[in-house]
Amino acid sequence: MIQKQAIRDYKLRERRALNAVVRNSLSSIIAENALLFIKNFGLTSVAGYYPINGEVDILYMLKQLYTEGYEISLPVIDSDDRLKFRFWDAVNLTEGKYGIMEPSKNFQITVPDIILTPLVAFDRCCNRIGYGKGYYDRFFFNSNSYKKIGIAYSFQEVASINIEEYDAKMDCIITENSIVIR
Ligand SMILES: Nc1nc2c(c(=O)[nH]1)N(C=O)[C@@H](CNc1ccc(C(=O)N[C@@H](CCC(=O)O)C(=O)O)cc1)CN2
Ligand SMILES: Nc1ncnc2c1ncn2[C@@H]1O[C@H](COP(=O)(O)OP(=O)(O)OP(=O)(O)O)[C@@H](O)[C@H]1O
Repeated sequence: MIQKQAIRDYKLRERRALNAVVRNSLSSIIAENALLFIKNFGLTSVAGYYPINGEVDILYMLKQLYTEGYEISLPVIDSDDRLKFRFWDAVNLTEGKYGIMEPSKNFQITVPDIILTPLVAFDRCCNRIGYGKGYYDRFFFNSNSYKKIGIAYSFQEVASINIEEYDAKMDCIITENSIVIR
């Protein structure tokens, strides 16, 4: 547990240090890799996330998928303090918990086919560390009916993560120079 928190602290600091130019250029490569991968699945309902704290910026790609007819959704923290996904029209957003932008309550809750999952650190076995509040882990624990795709910069990789019973493995992790498949 201590080790997990140490990795989280270190990797958050590393990501925060990323300058905007590098972040944008890495993000566009990662998003391009993700786009090709998503199109291969033949699934049409894709959950993304609204990037915070230097996370890989996938917003442009989500908007592109939307114009191509994909159903897009974004995470929301509902009044029960649980992670859910709401449809997004690729334009309108309102501020939610932690100050993160999310679709308003006018948009329906959905269960996506593909969940593009932000992460703080990952390993080659497709284990993931997030912010440590357990939102994604609790969501994934309830169902396994979707593809879980981790989205990360390659510098977020660590040698190995000590997993706990609740930790969900990603089906694959996409970075700017690799696609790690479980
Ligand atoms: N873009 C994005 N949206 C998301 C998540 C995510 O990981 N990324 N979430 C996944 O769970 C949920 C929000 N969860 C969060 C959990 C903790 C913190 C948090 O503790 N933030 C610290 C700052 C972290 C840092 O030091 O960089 C803070 O507010 O002090 C933020 C969001 C839903 N939406
Ligand atoms: N299915 C679950 N049911 C109840 N509690 C859970 C579940 N999954 C995770 N938790 C709790 O959430 C907390 C955070 O979990 P963990 O450290 O694995 O987060 P994480 O790997 O950083 O991922 P996340 O992005 O989901 O926060 C832990 O206290 C854990 O016990």
